[in-house]
Amino acid sequence: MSIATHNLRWEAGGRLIVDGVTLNAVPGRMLGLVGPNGSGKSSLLRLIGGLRRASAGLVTLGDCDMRTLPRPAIARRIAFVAQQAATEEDVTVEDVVRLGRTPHRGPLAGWTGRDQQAVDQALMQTGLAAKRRQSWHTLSGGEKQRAQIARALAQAPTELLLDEPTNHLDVQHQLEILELVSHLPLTSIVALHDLNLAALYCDEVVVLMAGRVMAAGAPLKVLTPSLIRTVFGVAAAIGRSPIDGRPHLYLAPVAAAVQPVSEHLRQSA
Ligand SMILES: Nc1ncnc2c1ncn2[C@@H]1O[C@H](COP(=O)(O)OP(=O)(O)OP(=O)(O)O)[C@@H](O)[C@H]1O
Repeated sequence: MSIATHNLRWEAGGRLIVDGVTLNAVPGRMLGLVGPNGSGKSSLLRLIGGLRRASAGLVTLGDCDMRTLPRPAIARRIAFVAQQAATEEDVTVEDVVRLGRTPHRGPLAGWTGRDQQAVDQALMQTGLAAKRRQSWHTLSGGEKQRAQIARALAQAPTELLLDEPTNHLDVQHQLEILELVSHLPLTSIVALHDLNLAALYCDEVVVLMAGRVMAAGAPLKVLTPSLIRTVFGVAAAIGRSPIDGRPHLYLAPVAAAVQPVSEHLRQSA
């Protein structure tokens, strides 16, 4: 077992935001968290990453209750990429990525060849090697996102938590980043809005609604038209991609789904 939650609860503002979540991220695999806005994906990721203290329940890392682990030990294992990262400092892309090495270095330790190698590799994996000297403040939203992912990769974690890693990325980089993460030899938990990306790259998905787990399992077993309609309030159908034959989710407003195709054609004629 890698990282797991056990009946995890978190209250804020007098409301139960995470409501009894039990999940188990299988070592070496990618677990997707999907759910509507406000369903608790970011809150859950923060609890798992130890950035928030649960009101009740447990997060375990291997066999250990995470509360018993020293902060540096957690930082050496778990990397977290938030939705947005900001800094006032005038730093370069490489400076940001170098931060990923902090948990591995003692207070007086110098910068080693191994540290540099991890940074170089992370910059290359995220397509940012040519921008390493560029100021963080001049990067586009997608480049900032990739720099944060590079920082997390330089950390060489065994568990990687990503909160909507594709939200600023163009389609090519969305596919590239998820392709990369899904092939890394680590356990990842990734909050995603795009159900097709979740179906394509995640080994397992957990569907959240109002802080509760509605379903969990292999993406195509879980993301059924009926569940999608219940949780997201949209109509869904599963077809095959004409490009590679893989299953593809087609989504539409519920109102569109009750109109027969012939009616759509008549109206658009
Ligand atoms: N510190 C807080 N105090 C009060 N309410 C909070 C706090 N943090 C989050 N919430 C509320 O908890 C709910 C879940 O928020 P969260 O950001 O976890 O959802 P999400 O599924 O990640 O949403 P999105 O898809 O929009 O990013 C929201 O209704 C949010 O307003």
